[in-house]
Amino acid sequence: MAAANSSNGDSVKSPKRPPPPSPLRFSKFYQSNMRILITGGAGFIGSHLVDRLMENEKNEVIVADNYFTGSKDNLKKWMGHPRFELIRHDVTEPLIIEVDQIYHLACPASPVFYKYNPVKTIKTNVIGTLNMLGLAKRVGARILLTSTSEVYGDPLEHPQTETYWGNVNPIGVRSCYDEGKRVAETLMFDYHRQHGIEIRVARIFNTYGPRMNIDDGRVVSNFLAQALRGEPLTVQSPGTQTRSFCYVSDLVDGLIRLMGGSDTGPINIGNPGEFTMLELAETVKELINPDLEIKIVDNTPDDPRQRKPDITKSKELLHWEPKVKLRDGLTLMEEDFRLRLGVVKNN
Ligand SMILES: NC(=O)c1ccc[n+]([C@@H]2O[C@H](COP(=O)([O-])OP(=O)(O)OC[C@H]3O[C@@H](n4cnc5c(N)ncnc54)[C@H](O)[C@@H]3O)[C@@H](O)[C@H]2O)c1
Ligand SMILES: O=C(O)[C@H]1O[C@H](OP(=O)(O)OP(=O)(O)OC[C@H]2O[C@@H](n3ccc(=O)[nH]c3=O)[C@H](O)[C@@H]2O)[C@H](O)[C@@H](O)[C@@H]1O
Repeated sequence: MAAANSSNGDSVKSPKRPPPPSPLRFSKFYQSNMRILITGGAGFIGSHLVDRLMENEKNEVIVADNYFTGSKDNLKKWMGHPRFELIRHDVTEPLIIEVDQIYHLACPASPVFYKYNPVKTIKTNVIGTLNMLGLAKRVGARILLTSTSEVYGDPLEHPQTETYWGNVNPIGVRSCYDEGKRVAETLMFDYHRQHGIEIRVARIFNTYGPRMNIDDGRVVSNFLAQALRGEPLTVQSPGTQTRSFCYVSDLVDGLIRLMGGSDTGPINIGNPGEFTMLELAETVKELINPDLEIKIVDNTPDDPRQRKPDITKSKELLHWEPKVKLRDGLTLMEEDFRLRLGVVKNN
């Protein structure tokens, strides 16, 4: 087999040719140009992705979700639409369906929820990804995995480039998620090399926006809900740990570009603006209520101390970079949280 250069410059064997589409795909009822499966499509990012893909009249969108952290409510505007279908399905079980593209998002993302049943989180990442790759292989579909900046663990390189192999605890309480996603990435590349599957791997950095669960447990939704309820903002110690927050519309744009482009990834998709958790709390206070208290509380084990994406690759290969600044994104999210919490803005 001929040698070729991978995107990070390593020499790898040329992958096999991708499998042809399943003959079942072209039934006599075939209408759309593209039939797209989104696993985890009832969740926060997934439902925004559905909205964007449904804007294209040539797309037919199918969501498969077990509603562990997602909700039908996020998709209510599409219920009954002729180009939309919602299936209650757990990705740890095989799915027989004819599609052209798969956005594989299914996995609890908030640390509170992925630690709730860690064995199930691993099964979702490993067996779920195997099932979706098996489906991609059978029908010749292109598949995109939403991996995470957590594959870099508590990073010793800053900012993180895609060539960094990470610093991950394999036996810690976060491992079900970060090691689970690392195995999911491995499976993606093995199916690509061994079976010629067309893969795309996105490494997403902390994303926020409307429709996050109010009591999701992640920092932006926690601070906003606390601020609107007039409660103290719980900064986990020491508060100097950093994150880089990407608004959900920017993220979705990046995912669609990655799926449509020719690079397999892995590719970082995130906003390089970096903030400490204390700075984030101060920003939320300033925007919503300057009288709020900030309370330092205990942290959880293995919390990464710093995180910031190097997005050189997504700029060059996807011509993508985030547009929404943190303050603007927080204001958009505040509107959604006010509506859902029933808290009116006093001017
Ligand atoms: N939001 C972020 O900051 C972020 C960052 C990095 C990676 N990601 C990844 O993006 C994806 C979506 O994240 P999100 O923030 O929208 O989270 P979310 O929890 O809102 O959405 C996850 C969805 O997957 C569904 N799900 C979970 N387990 C399932 C299973 N076994 N079978 C079928 N459906 C299942 C949930 O019900 C939910 O609808 C996840 O894969 C996550 O790891 C998110
Ligand atoms: O973007 C990523 O790659 C990953 O980031 C997040 O994991 P994490 O960064 O730990 O997200 P949060 O739970 O929002 O925590 C961010 C920081 O805020 C702090 N925090 C959290 C909650 C809170 O109330 N207060 C607080 O200070 C945490 O200690 C942590 O340092 C997501 O939850 C994962 O799904 C995702 O894969």
